[in-house]
Amino acid sequence: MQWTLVVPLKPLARAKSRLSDTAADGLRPGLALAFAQDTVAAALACPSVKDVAVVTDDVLAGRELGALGAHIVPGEPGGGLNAALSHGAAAVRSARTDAPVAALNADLPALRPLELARVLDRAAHFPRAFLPDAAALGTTLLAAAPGHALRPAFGEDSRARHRASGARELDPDGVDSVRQDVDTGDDLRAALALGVGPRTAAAARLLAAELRPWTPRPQPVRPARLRPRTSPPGPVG
Ligand SMILES: Nc1nc2c(ncn2[C@@H]2O[C@H](COP(=O)(O)OP(=O)(O)OP(=O)(O)O)[C@@H](O)[C@H]2O)c(=O)[nH]1
Ligand SMILES: C=C(OP(=O)(O)O)C(=O)O
Repeated sequence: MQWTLVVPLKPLARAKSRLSDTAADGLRPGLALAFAQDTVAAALACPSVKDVAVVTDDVLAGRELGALGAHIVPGEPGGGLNAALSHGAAAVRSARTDAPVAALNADLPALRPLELARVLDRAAHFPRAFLPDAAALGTTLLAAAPGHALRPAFGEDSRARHRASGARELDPDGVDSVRQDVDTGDDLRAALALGVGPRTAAAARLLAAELRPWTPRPQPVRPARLRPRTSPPGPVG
């Protein structure tokens, strides 16, 4: 089965706010865009993916992700992430009613195409299925086979909500790159350890340069002060 992925992306200026202690305001939008670019590029290279629809009203992100080959779905209804995903899935299904659709977060910079294929191929056995994130609290992917509504319930603790909604929890081995979303500095380090795509690697280098602590220039070495010739006499004894 070949899936249409629906990838939600917040306006870059507001994205990844939980990374504010790792990346300054001036660098965070670029980092969020790099995550999305690496996520979308890997998704488009996945043999189980037919196409990718990015739900975003961000003009720069729309241009950059469109250039990679994604379809851009603008005109979010408001109401946050789940409303945006339902809007994207409806746009996909209005063109192809029988499309298998899967929501995929845009913050998976280590995503590997063959690991994504393993998850999607497994999801194809169920009406609805989801993959928990690396922290085992949230969700990185929610899939709905043809004839089934997506019914997204992303957000804090979404793993429990997706499970309660009747979606099948997937647990395939060796799909860390599909589970490693990046919300915090620790997540970013974990993603870098897995190996990120080229745009995130470049953005992380920029971040590292910014974070490098100021080191004083070495001072010229002065000769040790000579003991004064007329040092006071030591104790006589
Ligand atoms: N289109 C759209 N995407 C959203 C919205 N809220 C979150 N997202 C996207 O949903 C995915 C998961 O969201 P989060 O991991 O919370 O990302 P985030 O909102 O940028 O991060 P924080 O600001 O730290 O909460 C990311 O790809 C976000 O860009 C929304 O209101 N609209
Ligand atoms: C939106 C989600 O991601 P995060 O936990 O990264 O906000 C989620 O897990 O449902």
